[in-house]
Amino acid sequence: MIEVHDLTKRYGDKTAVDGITFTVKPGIVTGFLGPNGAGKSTTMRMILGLDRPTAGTATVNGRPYADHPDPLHQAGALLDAKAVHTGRSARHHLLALAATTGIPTSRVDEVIDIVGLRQVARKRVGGFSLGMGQRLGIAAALLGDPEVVILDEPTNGLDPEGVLWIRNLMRDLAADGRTVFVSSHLMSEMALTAEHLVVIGRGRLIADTSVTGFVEQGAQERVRVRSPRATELRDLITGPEVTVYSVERGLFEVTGLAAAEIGDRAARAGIPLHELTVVRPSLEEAFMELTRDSVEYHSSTLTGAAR
Ligand SMILES: Nc1ncnc2c1ncn2[C@@H]1O[C@H](COP(=O)(O)OP(=O)(O)OP(=O)(O)O)[C@@H](O)[C@H]1O
Repeated sequence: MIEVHDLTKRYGDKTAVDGITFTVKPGIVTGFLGPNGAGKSTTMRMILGLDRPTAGTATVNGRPYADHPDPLHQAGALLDAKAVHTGRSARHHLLALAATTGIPTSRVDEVIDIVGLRQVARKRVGGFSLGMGQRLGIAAALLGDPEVVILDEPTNGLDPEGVLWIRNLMRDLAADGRTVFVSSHLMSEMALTAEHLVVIGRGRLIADTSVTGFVEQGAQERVRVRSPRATELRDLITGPEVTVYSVERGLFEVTGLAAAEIGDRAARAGIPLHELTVVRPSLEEAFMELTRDSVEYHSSTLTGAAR
């Protein structure tokens, strides 16, 4: 369990994390989502005691991480997969970590097997692909058989096979009853992996919800209506709760009125319908909608797409 309460981090006059409160529960994968620069890494570093909060608290299994007598059994993390001594073999890298933290050699071989690096365990890390480096970073995170696993953008730069592997691993770790907290700036990735989402933007908490709750909160269902008598039909369906957007000539989208009601009104007026489709917002759209005001640097295409 991770508990974050009113956590704040300021760097000079820049507020990277701004009074956020949330809990990450065991047994499920919780996605930590936000645009670049939202404050995800800073939050994770504070949870792990690597950065000191300006205000507020972060605890792992009931205590600040650094106060645990057996921290590596409490939480393991992958923060920056490239921070490995490249001259060593993978096994030596893990043995060195194990030796300084009182973890037996047998556990090193176990984690090498868990992450599927046995074939290359004696090769120098300098020659590793990004995916192999990522597996090694995860092996290091799992060394202490931790109850809490924290992964910062673990799928960044991986090929589809690597992404799938990490996704399955996270699910397996959660199914074991562990707390799995994983950051990403990609909603689509989190939708496939996480059951719960903590969403931040510009250091502030935007949502703390199930994946399905997130979509409902983030964007409304729309109905796409195509008719050769679109203008007449529009007049029949406008109302205080109803919003109509023109898409192109003869095609518009409606929020606030069910498809069946639109169809019935068209039928009563004898207006032909060439299309009547319910459009459910994708997770990516819901995410863009929710974080629209909190993206640090808008690209013109992103701004365009979000509007
Ligand atoms: N050591 C630091 N000194 C000054 N500003 C910092 C420092 N670390 C982070 N920041 C700033 O704090 C904000 C949050 O950064 P952080 O790395 O936590 O975001 P993030 O959500 O992890 O983003 P990304 O996905 O880009 O890594 C950013 O504006 C960043 O520039």
